[in-house]
Amino acid sequence: MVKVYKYSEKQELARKVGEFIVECQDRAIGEDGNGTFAVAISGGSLVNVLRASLVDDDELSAKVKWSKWQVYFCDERLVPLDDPQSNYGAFKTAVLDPLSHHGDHLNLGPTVYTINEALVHQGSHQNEKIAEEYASLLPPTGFDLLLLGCGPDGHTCSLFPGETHKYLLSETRTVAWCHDSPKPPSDRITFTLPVIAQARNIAFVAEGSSKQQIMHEIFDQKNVSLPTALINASHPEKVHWFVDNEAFSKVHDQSTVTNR
Ligand SMILES: O=C(O)[C@H](O)[C@@H](O)[C@H](O)[C@H](O)COP(=O)(O)O
Repeated sequence: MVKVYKYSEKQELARKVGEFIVECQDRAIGEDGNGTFAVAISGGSLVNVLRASLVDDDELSAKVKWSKWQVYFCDERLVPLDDPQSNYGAFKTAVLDPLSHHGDHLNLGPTVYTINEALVHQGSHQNEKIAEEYASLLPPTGFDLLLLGCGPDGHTCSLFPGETHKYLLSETRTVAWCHDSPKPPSDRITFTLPVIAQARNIAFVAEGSSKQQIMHEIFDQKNVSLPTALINASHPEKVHWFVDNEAFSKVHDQSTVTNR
């Protein structure tokens, strides 16, 4: 069953997400310490949670083995990496830059996989190429953890609901070009359902009142035309939701809520 962890305080939520990430990290690296941790992150508000938990929380940050991390982006906007809209750019500002001031952390990794920015804004053919190249970089045995957001319309990654975007949900390639994103910018690349199916752990983070209605549609109505609800239904054993009370306040069926 999908598990939901619900918190009243932002800081507590961030800490619990961080603890979950560290657990996934430790399992992936293994007791001998020889493994690596393949993790993919989303854009939007998630980077703030990562900053609060993995950088600003001293107790947790001491447990993060950055040199073992291989960081990818679940979706990326097709803009230069220093554009304010870039998901990599947001991660760099929120996490990588502050890390460089944390002792010797940055000398020890992480390895971050970005889109090929030389191909950005060069037309459709090159947008397809960006997706294809990014797909070729993905870890062959799948991700240890996907950290996902949830839009107020029920999208996740750049998998949007509705007829216009159905092509993304039937995509068999692991990374697709999304050419008509309703959330700007319109051109993005996104992981597809096969990547989600192969991942070992999936964590969604959803906070705030803008998520109330969609949480009701996902958890009460179980409307599987929403990519987020579809992922819940397809992979209940590995899906975890970290939510705040506000986002989850319109959900009638609270049976998925459990403690961590
Ligand atoms: O690049 C993107 O736009 C994101 O990856 C996107 O999928 C995001 O995760 C959701 O839109 C939730 O964003 P918020 O957490 O900011 O609402």
